[in-house]
Formats: sequence, C-alpha cells, structure tokens
Amino acid sequence: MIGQHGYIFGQRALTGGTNVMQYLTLALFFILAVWIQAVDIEVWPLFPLSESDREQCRSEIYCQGPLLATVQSSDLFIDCKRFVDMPGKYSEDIIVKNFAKLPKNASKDAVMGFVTDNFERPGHDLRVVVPGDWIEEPPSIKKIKNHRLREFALAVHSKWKALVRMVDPEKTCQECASSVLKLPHPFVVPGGRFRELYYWDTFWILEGLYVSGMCETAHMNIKNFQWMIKTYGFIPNGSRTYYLNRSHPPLFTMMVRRYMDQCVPLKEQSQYIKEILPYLDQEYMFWDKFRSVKLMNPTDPKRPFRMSRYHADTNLPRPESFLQDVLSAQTNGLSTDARKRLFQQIATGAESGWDFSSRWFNGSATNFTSIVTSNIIPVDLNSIMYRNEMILADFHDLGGTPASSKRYGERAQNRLEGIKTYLWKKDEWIDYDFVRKVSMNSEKTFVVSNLAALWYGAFSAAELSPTAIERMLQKYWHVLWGYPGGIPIGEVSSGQQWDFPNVWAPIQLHFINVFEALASKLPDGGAFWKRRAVDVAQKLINTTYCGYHNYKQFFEKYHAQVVGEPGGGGEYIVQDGFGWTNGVILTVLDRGREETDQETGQEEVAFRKRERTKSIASWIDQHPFLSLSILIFVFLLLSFLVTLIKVAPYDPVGSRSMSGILRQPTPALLTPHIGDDPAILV
Ligand SMILES: OC[C@H]1O[C@H](O[C@H]2O[C@H](CO)[C@@H](O)[C@H](O)[C@H]2O)[C@H](O)[C@@H](O)[C@@H]1O
Repeated sequence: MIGQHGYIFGQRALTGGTNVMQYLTLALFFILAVWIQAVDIEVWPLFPLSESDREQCRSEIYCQGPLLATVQSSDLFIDCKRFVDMPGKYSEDIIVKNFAKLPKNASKDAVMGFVTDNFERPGHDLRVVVPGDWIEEPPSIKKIKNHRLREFALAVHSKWKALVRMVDPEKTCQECASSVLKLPHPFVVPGGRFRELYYWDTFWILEGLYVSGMCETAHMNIKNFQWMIKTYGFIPNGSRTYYLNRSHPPLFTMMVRRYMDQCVPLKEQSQYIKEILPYLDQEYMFWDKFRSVKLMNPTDPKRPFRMSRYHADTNLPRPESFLQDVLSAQTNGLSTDARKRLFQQIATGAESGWDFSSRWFNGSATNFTSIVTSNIIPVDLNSIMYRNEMILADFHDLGGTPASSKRYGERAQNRLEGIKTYLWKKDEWIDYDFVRKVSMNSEKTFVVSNLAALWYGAFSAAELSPTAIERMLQKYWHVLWGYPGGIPIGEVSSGQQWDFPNVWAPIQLHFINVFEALASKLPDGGAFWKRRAVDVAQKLINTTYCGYHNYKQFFEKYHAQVVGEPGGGGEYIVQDGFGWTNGVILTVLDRGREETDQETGQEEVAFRKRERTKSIASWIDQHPFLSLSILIFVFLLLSFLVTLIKVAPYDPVGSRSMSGILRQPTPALLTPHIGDDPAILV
C-alpha cells in the first residue's frame, strides 16, 4: 500500500517537471516506508485505532445509565440478559424520552409497561436461516457405520439449521435501538439465551461444521470476525454492543489455520494468507497493546518477558448480568472505587471465557470481592498467544514477509521463556498473580488449565520428554479418568460453572488431542495413550447421547458424576443448543470412526434384533385377534408334528429323521455375519 502511494506520488512528480526536491521527497517516502516495515510490530495494523477511537458501549439502554439501572433493578425477568437483547420499537432518543416520563420510584408494573410499550421480544431483530451448504446426509456422517451413532450424528448435524442467524434489517426500523452488532454475514450462535455470535465458542463450532461439510458457513463466521476486527480493532466477546469492552480467549488465528487446512485448496492458500494476515496482525496487536504485562527476565533484565492477561475495558456492571454484579457490590458494602474495581475484575472474568471459576479468586469463590482476574498471567491465555505467534511466524514466512516472521518467532521464544520462568512449577503450569507476585492456587487443588500448555504445545519439547508428560498426566489420574461423565474442569466445588462437577466439551477435545499426540511420540506406538483418548471420547459420547435421549437436548456443560445429566452452577440455568458441544460431538464421532467401526458388528446386530422385536411386538399390538389365531394354529401344528414323530419308526442313521434335519448346521448359519454375536445363530 505504501509502495503504491509512493508510485502515484512519483508519477505526479515526474509529469509536473522533475526537480531535486521532488526526488528527495520521493526518496524520503521510500525510506520511511522501509523503516515502517522494519520497526516493531506496533506499526503493522492496517486499521489502527487509538484507545479513544475504539468504540465503547455508550448506549443509555444497553450499556449504562438510569434507564438500564431502573429496568434491571426492577427484576422484571429471571435473566437480566433478556432485557438487553430486546430491540427497541423506536430510536434510542425516543425511548430515553419515554423513560423520562416515568415517575421517580415507578412501580414494577409501570416499568414493565414501559418495557412492553417500547421494546420487542429478544431475537426479534434476528432471523433464523437454513445455511445454503446444509445437506441431509453429509458424506462424512454417512461413513459412520454404527447405526445408532450415525443417527446421533445426524441429530447433531440437523441442529445447525436452528442455530444459524442473520441480522434482519427488515424487522425493525433503520434507526431503531438494538444491541445487536450488524454483522454482514450469517453466523452460528451457541443456542438458548446465547442468541449472538460468541468468539471462542466459534472455534469448536467450526470444527463441527467441517464434519458437516459446511465450509461456506464456516467462512461466513470467519468473515464476520474480519469485519469486527476492521470495525472495532478487535474481536469482542460476542456480537452485542454490551460486549464491546471485552474480548474472549483469542482463538481467531487458530481458527483461520484450521479453516485453511480444511477448506482452502492448496494452490489458493498463499493468496489466502496474504489476504487474511493484516486481520490476524491487527488482532495480535490488540492483545499486545492492551493486554500485555512486562515481567522481569532474571537472566537478561534488558529483555523482559512480554506476557498476556485478560483485562476488560470497563468499570461498570455487566449489562447482561446487571443485578448479579450490583448485588455483589452491595452485599459487601464497597466504596465507589472498590465497586469500580470489582466490576472491572468481574468483566475480565467474562473475557477469560471461564466466567466464573475459583481460578480467578484469591479468597472464596462465593465472594466476588476476592476476584482478581486482571492481576493474573493465565496459563491457557499465554499458551494460546504462543501458538498464535508460531502460526503468525509461519504465515509471514509463507506470505513472503520474512522479517515479520522472524519477529513473531522471537516473540514466541520470549513467551516460552516467560512461561517457563513464571508459570512452570515442577510438573504442571500454574497461573501467576503478578500483583502479589505469587502463584495462584496455593492449596494445590487441580484445575485443568494447569495442563493447558499441553493443549497448545507451549512447552519446549527438548526439555519436556514424552515420558515426563506421561508422569505429569498420571499424577492427575483420578481427575482425568476417575469420572464416568468425563474430565471435570477441576477439583474445587464452588458453585461457579467453571468448577467441579462441570464437564465442558471443548476441554475433552483438548485432552483427546494431547493423548493422541503423546501416543504418536512414544516408541511403542503409544497404544496405552490411544486407549486413554478413546476412553475420553467414549465418555463424551455416552454422556451427550444419554442426555439427548433423556432430555432431547444438547447441553452447554455436563455432570462429571452422572452420565447424561447437565452440569450446573453459575449465574444462569444450563442452556440447550449447544454450539460447542455439537461441534465436539461431531469431531469425536468423525475421528473415532475406526473405533466405532470395530464395535459396529455387535452394536448393529443387537440394534437390529431390538428393532425386530419392537416391530413384532407392535404388530401383535395392532392385530390381537390375528395374532391369537396364528398362535393357536402354530400350537396345533406343533402338537400334530410331535404326534407324528412319536409314531414314526426309529432311524439310527438319523439323516432323514426330523430331529436329525433340525440338528444339521447349515453353512450360512455358522458364518458369523456382522460381528460374532451368538444372537444371530438362533
Ligand atoms: O451472561 C453471562 C456470561 O455469559 C457468557 O459466558 C458463558 O457463555 C459463553 C457462551 O457459550 C461462553 O463463551 C463462556 O465461556 C461462558 O462462561 C458470556 O461469554 C459472558 O461474557 C457473560 O458475562
């Protein structure tokens, strides 16, 4: 771009008559352009936005102010999110004026009347769309031989039709108030109360879409993220104005990498990288500029470690959980400043995606005044950033910008050393509180993020051998394999949703990947770890399958101790849908085709037998008289045959006797059909 400007300038300079000054200016521009390319990463973004430029949520309805406070404090709905998802029937100005007409201390009924008069139901400004690339039976699902699992996968696959949304401009007037971000393309929502696009959820949703053969829908989500980066300079938590002051775990670069591998033909990949890189650089810049903390490097103080933290840009209650946040502050009688700090820390907890977890508290997780998310250097976030830096180094290399590639490589190396210095504790990684300068979680209660560096490969393979990883995993045997419902998020039971006993599908997939990768690195082929991966996969399928059969729902989280039961805790009831659960189920079923195939014989035979029995039973049910007549007829026939055998002369050879014939095994019956189930021999 800079080169292009230089060229145009040069054209004008040449046509307007050449002079030394013009050449000098041209040369100066050229030098500037080269310098800009060479200095630090800070100058890369294509869409530079200063702190003050960055759009904040200023809406008096959806973000802050007396209207929001009055409606939410009136406790009209079970879930505060309901109100901030309601589009207005009029513009914000008109609604605010209508609100001013309400008397001070208006009754609950009066506030409800105001809401009904001025707002539509949540989701009114969104349209459900059936994605164009959705087909009844995608080839990869057809290939699942096990009948029940195939049907299960199809049930999950059919959920995409209910989870894809589009902003619907026709439903509301142009200037009507709404918290919806006007995404240009269709997007996949998690489901239930989550009616908008969610940043990190989308990673696992896309994984499921690949199994469903829906590259186009996956691409639409990616393009929406590109639009967000261009419009806001970063990717918010979700596509609502009230999420504009925080992001989510930064998985976009990894999503793009996977999308490219899955959907972009090899010969188009280098062009695709060139197109997408400015967006990835910009996202990286956001995290680097607004979420970095420099930590002392003891071996080289001039080269501090640049580590990441979560840090929401607000000190107000979260609009979608307004009452909870205000009550947390009130019950603890906090000063104005302390309230602001509390709200900032809570919103930061939401940015982490783990909202909420005992991980973020330096006291009891039931008392929000001890939440310190912003003060923590989290293992998972820094592992994600490390992986992003590695991918960006690779992309710049492929995209023909080796200097940038080198800089990202150096960043990755710096972070790796930082992780080792501050987070690594003998045989796991532990979050670090850089304010108090202590490791979190001093009681040594296990939380799965202590192994998150394994999920993203953020450790030095030279220093951590496969055997050391095996030891590390075996130490937590009771958590990783001790529960029938899968791997719980940790051992602490606090009542928060990112604590025991909740099992989250994405975490199961992380561990399946780790065990598979470990197996591939072991000299004996890693049969043991392959089995462990299958074990986790099997538990995920068992619990989601039973959950679906018992409740006809795909839950957002499950219970570690009771197969098929939803998880709980936190500030809203467990949701049905559910984007990332569906994505992980499809991925696991697709990958585990080998394993499920081995069981196909027995499974299929047992299934068909049950189906046959069921259909015979239902036929009898429908034709009671006919069935009775057949029964009497068979009885009479048998009695007649028995009498006949009794009176027939004894034949010692047996070849022609009835009983002899009945004993003759026919080759067809001896050949096990599908599987060796003895049931088929009858
Ligand atoms: O409304 C409360 C919070 O809800 C979201 O968090 C939870 O759901 C998200 C969507 O599935 C998920 O990404 C997150 O990990 C969950 O904890 C939302 O992301 C929060 O910002 C919000 O405060």
